[in-house]
Amino acid sequence: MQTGTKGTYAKNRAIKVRVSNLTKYYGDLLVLDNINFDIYKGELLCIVGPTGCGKTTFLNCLSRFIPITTGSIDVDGQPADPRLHNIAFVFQEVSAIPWLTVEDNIRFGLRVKRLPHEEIERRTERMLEIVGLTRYRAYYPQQLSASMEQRVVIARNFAINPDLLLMDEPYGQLDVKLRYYLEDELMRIWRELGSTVAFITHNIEEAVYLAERILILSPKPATIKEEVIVALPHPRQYDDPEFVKVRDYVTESIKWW
Ligand SMILES: Nc1ncnc2c1ncn2[C@@H]1O[C@H](COP(=O)(O)OP(=O)(O)OP(=O)(O)O)[C@@H](O)[C@H]1O
Repeated sequence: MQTGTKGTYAKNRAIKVRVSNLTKYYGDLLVLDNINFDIYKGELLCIVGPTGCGKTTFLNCLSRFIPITTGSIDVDGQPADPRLHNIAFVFQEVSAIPWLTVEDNIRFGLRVKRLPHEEIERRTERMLEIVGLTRYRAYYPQQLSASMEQRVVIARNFAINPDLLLMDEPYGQLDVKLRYYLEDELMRIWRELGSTVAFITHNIEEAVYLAERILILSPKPATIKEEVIVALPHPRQYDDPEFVKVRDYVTESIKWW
């Protein structure tokens, strides 16, 4: 299914990440089976699939946290390398660094990258503003609400201008109201900064709400079963018949594989 055509979608978009023939075994267990796809620069891509199909393994391979068995992952035409590329990762149970203030949490990754002092300060100020935490810059995470802490984590990750921001069910454990709020927040920051984001979720509604494109993985060993381009305008409405159509299509696609 496509709510837009791939030709139109891909036109004039640079390829940021190219995954070629990606295969991953844990011992004898084949988890990822010859996966091929591109992520375009500035794209918000969601990845969905049945439980246990290999979604986290897939992100861990992309981040180079774990070695791949065969295949290649290129960023901007060069083999992905943590020393060359900024690949940021937001896990499910995200938390800010408890012993650092809000502003030092944001500075943290910039300091690791050894950016010049002025650049660190410029980016920190900008991110504080973007996530609306300037007033709370000197607070520690335990003094913040859950949603504010999530915003610190988002700010910390976007601050390094990641080549690729990988998000693994970041809002999976949160109540619905907070999730909706943070999804809107993510959309806003993503649009403002033009970052490239790959977002894994179990929640198909969340994928249709956020994604420009959805990759649907098959059960283990995972292959890419299908890609769905979601050409619905923003802000998206959960009860819009077109939204429901895409959501139901993706749900069926996962269920009947
Ligand atoms: N380090 C590991 N060693 C051996 N097997 C592993 C390892 N990590 C994951 N697996 C296996 O690989 C398969 C895929 O796991 P993975 O966590 O990537 O799937 P997932 O789609 O993210 O799961 P979920 O839907 O539960 O989030 C599972 O069968 C899991 O048991």
